[in-house]
Amino acid sequence: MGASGYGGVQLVRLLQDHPLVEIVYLGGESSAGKPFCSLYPHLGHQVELMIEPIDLDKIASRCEVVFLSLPNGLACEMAPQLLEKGCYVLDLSADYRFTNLNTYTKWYNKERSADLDVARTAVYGLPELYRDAIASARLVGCPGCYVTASLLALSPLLKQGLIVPDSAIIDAKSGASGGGRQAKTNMLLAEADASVSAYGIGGHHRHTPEIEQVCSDLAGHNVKVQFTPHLMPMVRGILATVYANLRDPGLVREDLLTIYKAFYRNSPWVKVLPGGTFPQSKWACGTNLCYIGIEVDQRTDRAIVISTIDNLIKGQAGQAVQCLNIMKGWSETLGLPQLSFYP
Ligand SMILES: NC(=O)C1=CN([C@@H]2O[C@H](COP(=O)(O)OP(=O)(O)OC[C@H]3O[C@@H](n4cnc5c(N)ncnc54)[C@H](OP(=O)(O)O)[C@@H]3O)[C@@H](O)[C@H]2O)C=CC1
Ligand SMILES: CC(=O)N[C@@H](CCC(=O)OP(=O)(O)O)C(=O)O
Repeated sequence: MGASGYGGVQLVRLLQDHPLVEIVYLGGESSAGKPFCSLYPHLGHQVELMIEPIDLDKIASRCEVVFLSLPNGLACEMAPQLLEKGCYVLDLSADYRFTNLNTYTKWYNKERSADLDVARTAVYGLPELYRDAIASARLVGCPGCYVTASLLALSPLLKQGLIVPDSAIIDAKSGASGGGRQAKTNMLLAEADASVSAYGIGGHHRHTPEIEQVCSDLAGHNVKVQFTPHLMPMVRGILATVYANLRDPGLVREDLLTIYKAFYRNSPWVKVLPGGTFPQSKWACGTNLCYIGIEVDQRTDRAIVISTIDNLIKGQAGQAVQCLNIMKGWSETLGLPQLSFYP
């Protein structure tokens, strides 16, 4: 659902290539009634479906698995019925990412009383951290681009208790497709080209509480982070630079490399780079990969971890397909791209 959007079309592209998936329903609102290929003509030779209005009975009668790639606040109106009718649901919005729904209500300005029991069954769809729970889930709330890049960079440090609590600073940059396909003034070429701008500064971006929720879970106590997103003059990609004060000033880069490699040894989509190598955002573009580069500044006793993903793949559609693979007991890499489309 949401096939016309940037996340939706990326899902269509991935699922069309997935050897064990058949797409049988594309849902939308303003695009309903149009052939999918009238919106994306270059995919017309592959996808002949029409976009249909979202009719939950029809969807459940045709689909075993439903991907909801819709604006925040819609999945919570649809998921309970879809689950009741026997579907598996993967949600790409924020509706099923929060363990405390008061936090969701505060940041997303939507009351949640009708689906509390359903929300309690939702699993956080970041496979590198919650793989076992995803394997037995029927409802998965997949984290988005900034949060995925930030958490994959920070998790090993937090899980091992290596950093001073609350010292983490996340400086993250995104391509404009992160803002979706709807027209927005700040995304106009004339506004965004040749310019970099920060926003949501001072803990005012809605991803701050989501990052803190997972960091707190990993650390076993409440964690606060400083997160500042930036809009970059590029279409795809996220690059997050994370700084955190090390508890043990004796730790060096090689120690952290060993720790990160061990932490991600069973995670085929995370590539920890050799010492002295740091990722560029275009390396991950077109792939489901997260590249991580690590440094320790021994003058300041800070760890500096740089992660990059494609916001529309590992940060959106690819994450959901990776979760689907785990839910179905398939290989985690099935149907997902590994090679960047850049040289
Ligand atoms: N873009 C990104 O990089 C990322 C996005 N996300 C999340 O994924 C979700 C989708 O994002 P994105 O694809 O960028 O958004 P877009 O704005 O590009 O697409 C939104 C989609 O939702 C559909 N839609 C809007 N309102 C309704 C409605 N009332 N009923 C049914 N369908 C509706 C639209 O359909 P139509 O055109 O037919 O009206 C469109 O297909 C969001 O929750 C977003 O936060 C998560 C991670 C990264
Ligand atoms: C560049 C840009 O505007 N990015 C979006 C991130 C969208 C996204 O990733 O949303 P979720 O992870 O919450 O689904 C933003 O900052 O709001």
